[in-house]
Parts: sequence; structure tokens; C-alpha cells
Amino acid sequence: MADRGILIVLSGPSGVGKGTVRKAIFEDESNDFAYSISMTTRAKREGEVEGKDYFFRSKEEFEALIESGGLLEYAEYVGNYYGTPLQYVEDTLASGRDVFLEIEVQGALQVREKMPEGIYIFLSPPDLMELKSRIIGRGTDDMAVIEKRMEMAIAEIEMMSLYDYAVKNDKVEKAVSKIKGIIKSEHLKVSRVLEHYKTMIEEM
Ligand SMILES: Nc1ncnc2c1ncn2[C@@H]1O[C@H](COP(=O)(O)OP(=O)(O)OP(=O)(O)O)[C@@H](O)[C@H]1O
Ligand SMILES: Nc1nc2c(ncn2[C@@H]2O[C@H](COP(=O)(O)O)[C@@H](O)[C@H]2O)c(=O)[nH]1
Repeated sequence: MADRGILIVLSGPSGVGKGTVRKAIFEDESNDFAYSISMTTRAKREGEVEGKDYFFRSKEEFEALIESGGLLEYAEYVGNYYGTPLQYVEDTLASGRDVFLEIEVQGALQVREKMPEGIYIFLSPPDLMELKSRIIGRGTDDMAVIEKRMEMAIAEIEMMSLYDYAVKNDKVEKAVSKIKGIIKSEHLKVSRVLEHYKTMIEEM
């Protein structure tokens, strides 16, 4: 049997750059981890592709999946549902491949309860003014929503202690290289390497 893969969860406040950093990580094809495509009820944006960016579903379909236990976690975020399909994560980890989730904070904390052996990385802003200017610069929110996101960001930063690692996203390339380093060193942790031998011994 293959060793189980490691679950990697990248999370942090809105606008900190989670999506930007995740895309940069996956541009490097030498990474062998799998990206878990989320499900959402939000409308598809221009250029987004079903099954690549998200699985776009109706509210009814999403709620049916919640009921049937088909999601590892889910959250309501700015009026829409977002969630992680459970089966893909389970199957991929069981096949020995690492799985990468990029999700907001409520969802990350749900996953931590269910899979504490994962790696939980909090992407943090250089400072709060820079976070605000990134959200403003993105041009997707009005001022009331921006203020709400900043309030949430402060509450989320206070939850950072529930994560294993904090990576400051000052420069994208620096954040990407720190995250890759974390994943590499997690693979070398004695507790994880021991699991490998325990499995082997059990199979003897
Ligand atoms: N290191 C960085 N330096 C400067 N700008 C950045 C950096 N990282 C991301 N940005 C910019 O900040 C804005 C927000 O980034 P992004 O959409 O990736 O954040 P997010 O955390 O995924 O947000 P949300 O959770 O709301 O989807 C974008 O305009 C992006 O180009
Ligand atoms: N809890 C979850 N959050 C998720 C998931 N997939 C994405 N997200 C987060 O939602 C927001 C908004 O995303 P956007 O694509 O509409 O900009 C962002 O913070 C994502 O990280 C998920 O499966 N579960």
C-alpha cells in the first residue's frame, strides 16, 4: 500500500493573496501535489472553466451534498457557499499524493478538526494597510464590503495560533518558496517517516 499523502491547507484573510500564491505554486510543474477543486454556488466569472476553477453548482445541489456528507468542509462566504468535495481528497491522499486546499479561514478550521495531521499554513499580510490596499486594488468590492472584510481579517489574524505555520505574503515568489520549503521539510519529519515504516512492518 502507498504511504498516505499529506494534506496541505493554505488559508488566510480575504485579499491577502491566497489565490495568487496558489496559482504561482501550481505553475511549477515539478510539484507533484494535487489541487482540490472546490465547489461553489457563486456565478462563474469571465474566463473561469467548470471543473478547472470550480465545480459550479446551484444552491439546491450544494445543500444536497452537505446533507449527504459529501463535503469535507464548507462555508458561506459573501453570500455564496464554498466547499471541498470529500471523495477526491480521501482518494488522492490514499493513493499517496499530497493534496493542496486553498480555502478561507472558517473552512480551514473545520478541516483541522477532522484531519489534524495536515499542514495548516496561514498566509498573512505584511501589514493591515497593505491588505486594505490589495482589496481596494482588486476593484471587486465597494467600501462597505471592504470595511467588513477588514474587520473579518483582524478576527482571522487573531486565529493564526490555530495554524502550524505563518507565511508573510510580502513578495509572491518569497511566499511560494517558503511554502514549498515547509512542505519539503514536513515530508522529512520523523513522525511522518515513522508512519511509513509502521505501514511496512504491518504489511510484512
Ligand atoms: N505579494 C503581493 N504583493 C502585491 N500584491 C499582491 C500580492 N499577492 C497578491 N496580490 C494582489 O492582491 C489582490 C488580492 O489577491 P488574491 O485575490 O489572490 O487574494 P485572496 O486571498 O485569494 O482573496 P479572496 O480570499 O478574497 O479570494 C490581487 O489584486 C493580487 O494581485
Ligand atoms: N471554505 C472554503 N473556502 C473556499 C473554498 N474554495 C475557495 N474558497 C475561498 O473562498 C474565497 C472566495 O473565493 P473566490 O474564488 O470567489 O474569490 C477565497 O478566500 C477562497 O480561498 C472551499 O472549498 N472552501
